[in-house]
Amino acid sequence: MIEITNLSKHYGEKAALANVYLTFSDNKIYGLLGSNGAGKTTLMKIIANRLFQTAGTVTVQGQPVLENERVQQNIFCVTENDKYPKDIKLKNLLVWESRFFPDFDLDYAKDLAQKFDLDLNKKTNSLSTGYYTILKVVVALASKAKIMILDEPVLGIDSLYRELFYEVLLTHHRQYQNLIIISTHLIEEVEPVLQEVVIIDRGRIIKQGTLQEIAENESLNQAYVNILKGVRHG
Ligand SMILES: Nc1ncnc2c1ncn2[C@@H]1O[C@H](COP(=O)(O)OP(=O)(O)OP(=O)(O)O)[C@@H](O)[C@H]1O
Repeated sequence: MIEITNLSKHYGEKAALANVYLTFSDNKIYGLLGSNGAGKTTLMKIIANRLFQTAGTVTVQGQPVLENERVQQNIFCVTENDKYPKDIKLKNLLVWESRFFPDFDLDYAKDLAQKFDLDLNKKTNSLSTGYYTILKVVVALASKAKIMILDEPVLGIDSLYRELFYEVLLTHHRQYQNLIIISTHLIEEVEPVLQEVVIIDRGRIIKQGTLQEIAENESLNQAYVNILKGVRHG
């Protein structure tokens, strides 16, 4: 379980997150939704200890995340800006990554790569944008981290592989029962895999609940738009 208490993050004068209280339960798939600049990446990076808060705490199973290597080994965070070394063969990259995560499963990574037609003899700098994202997803899944944080995980991936991604993600979750947090603007696409939803707007949590609670009589996308309109226009 991730517990976030009174979390704030300021970039100079700008408050990217303000007094956030949130709980993410184990074994669930969360959608973290919010418009551009809402604070999603900032929140995800702080949970993964890739960015430091101005105030507040984040704990995993009661243990603070901050400067806690044991806790961090259980968290895998993929963001848009993550870059691998430029001139490394993918098969060697997988071996390199496996050193950082105790449960990293090399055979599973190879199996996933095959599913996505990702050629492991290629080098990182020869990958297209979509395949670069697929590589990150493969590494994230193969880490078998208890907590998987995916910021825009389908960026640049075509619709065929996006469908495969959602399928693989659900199979993975059923098998390993991990906690997954996904942030994406493709709400219609992600809706079928979500169990819980958190909506953030201008650094504040404005709604959270199960998918059924939030999108009771309409699609999640429609519910999301209505909630945002309600907050912004009263
Ligand atoms: N390094 C930084 N320096 C200054 N301001 C920043 C920095 N990173 C983010 N911000 C600001 O903090 C706010 C939250 O940004 P964040 O990237 O967390 O939003 P987001 O919800 O992930 O947005 P998007 O959906 O557009 O990726 C924005 O106003 C952004 O401009």
